[in-house]
Amino acid sequence: MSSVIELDDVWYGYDREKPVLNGVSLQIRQGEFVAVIGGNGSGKTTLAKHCNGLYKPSKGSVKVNGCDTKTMSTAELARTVAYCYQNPDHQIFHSTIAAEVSFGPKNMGWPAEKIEQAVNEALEAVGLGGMGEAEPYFSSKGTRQKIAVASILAMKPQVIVLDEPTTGLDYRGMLEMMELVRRLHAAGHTIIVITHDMRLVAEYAERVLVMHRGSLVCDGDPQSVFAAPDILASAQVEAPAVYRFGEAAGMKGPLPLTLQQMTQKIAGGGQWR
Ligand SMILES: Nc1ncnc2c1ncn2[C@@H]1O[C@H](COP(=O)(O)OP(=O)(O)OP(=O)(O)O)[C@@H](O)[C@H]1O
Repeated sequence: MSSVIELDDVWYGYDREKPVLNGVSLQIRQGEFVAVIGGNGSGKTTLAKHCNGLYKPSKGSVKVNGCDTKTMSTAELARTVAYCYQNPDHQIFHSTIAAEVSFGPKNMGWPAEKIEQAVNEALEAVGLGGMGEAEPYFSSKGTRQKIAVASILAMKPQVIVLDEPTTGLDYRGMLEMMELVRRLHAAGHTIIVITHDMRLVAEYAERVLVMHRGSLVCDGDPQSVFAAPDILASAQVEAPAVYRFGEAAGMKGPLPLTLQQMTQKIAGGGQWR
């Protein structure tokens, strides 16, 4: 797999005296589903905003498809890496859903027909087909979150960064949002999700990046990351309850990450110590 985003020794600070990113290096490959986890203030959002050039490193470099973000325009970067804000209301400012979703494509100077098609496709993809004339502000949080995703999707980005996409959603809203993200991934988008929800990490992510005090302290698949209790503890995150239960129950072999895996393991008998 080729690398879409490449960070090389990235340093960044809002205040010169206090770096928030301390020499982060990593590569995100085309088609990956990556979760970024870590305690509050560990630098997850700051790291993610470097991936689409909203922030440029004070030292080091960020490359998107091999081009340094310092040499790319915002429009060029938005076409490749889209960033979906944690609070959809920070992103939504039009009076109809269609106007909202067409904002990005219009800014790109696309012809009207192409914009209409992109808006319709994006609304269909998030399950809001035919809702273009509805008003975003009177919609539920889950729907506003979907509108925010549709707005970036309409620009057909290669990479989608979602900053805590399930925060504030009820269980059904969370499932709908994550199934939507899973479909986007299956459709070929590279996905980067910032989250505090370890169940989400366990169920959906293929790779996990753990941030602690501005440094990348662990990078691996969910199974290997959750098997590193010291790193998790220092980064103020905890493995999902199912995993911890399997550990406490003395299960053998790879511990289950999801309820489904736990059920299979129990049904498999002889897997207990
Ligand atoms: N615009 C800003 N100006 C000044 N400091 C900021 C700004 N944004 C973030 N910070 C600080 O940078 C550090 C990292 O913040 P960041 O939002 O990247 O962390 P995070 O891991 O995403 O946190 P959370 O999980 O709470 O969203 C924190 O100490 C935060 O207070």
